[in-house]
Amino acid sequence: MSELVVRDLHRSFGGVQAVGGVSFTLRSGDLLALIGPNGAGKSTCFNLLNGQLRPDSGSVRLDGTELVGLPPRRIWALGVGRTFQITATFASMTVVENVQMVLLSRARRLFGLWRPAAAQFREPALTLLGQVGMAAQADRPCGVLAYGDLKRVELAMALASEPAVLLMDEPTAGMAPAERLTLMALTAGLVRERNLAVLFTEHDMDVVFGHATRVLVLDRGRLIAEGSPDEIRADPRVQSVYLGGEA
Ligand SMILES: Nc1ncnc2c1ncn2[C@@H]1O[C@H](COP(=O)(O)OP(=O)(O)OP(=O)(O)O)[C@@H](O)[C@H]1O
Repeated sequence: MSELVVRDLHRSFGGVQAVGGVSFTLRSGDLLALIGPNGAGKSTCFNLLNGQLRPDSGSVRLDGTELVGLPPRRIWALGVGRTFQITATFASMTVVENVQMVLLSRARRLFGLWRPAAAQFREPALTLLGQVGMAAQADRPCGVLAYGDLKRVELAMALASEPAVLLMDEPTAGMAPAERLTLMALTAGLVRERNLAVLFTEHDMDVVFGHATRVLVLDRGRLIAEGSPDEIRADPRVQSVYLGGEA
């Protein structure tokens, strides 16, 4: 059981307060959506959580360990994984090799191993690819894959580092609607099976309301609502923000 406790995060850029006092808790088993209009501060929040940006003030604790001030690699090593909006695979390497690289990197971190990558961790990499429905394409180069399949590979790569907490920045961006729901159904299954804690940003409300266990709504750097998908759908403040009225 893991817990990421975020308290009173602030971050400004010049005169713009991108994140102004954000607090929430993410626990194992949560599939928590962070939504909000363009410019609300979602990406900034993610960058504050994984160490790419440092907050002006506030705290992020993973099971009691303060993450603020640690470099991204250390935060990753402590169990906070991340997928990005842009795909981050090596195009000339095969699907399975991309996953093997992450497994190898994790083993080096844990055991100081350093041996040629080719033969290492093929079986566990194939197991992970099976979990995301990509085992049949394991030996194809990533560069020839369809976009939706690349996103699945990235999910397998994120899982390979055995995160306690996974941050997914617009996991379904650029996908067809049916593919989006499939990827999120897959993610929801992984949350249950692995007791993962997932925080994701998403613009597609069908994906959010169909799969999130809870929803956070950000507007101009502040959380204006938190609740179940049904509560959020019925919340007049949220409707107002999305309809462009005064919050
Ligand atoms: N590096 C930066 N320098 C200056 N301003 C920034 C920077 N990053 C973000 N901002 C500003 O902070 C605010 C929040 O931006 P952010 O990208 O976090 O929003 P977002 O909710 O992720 O938006 P989108 O849905 O469009 O991706 C915006 O006003 C943005 O212009």
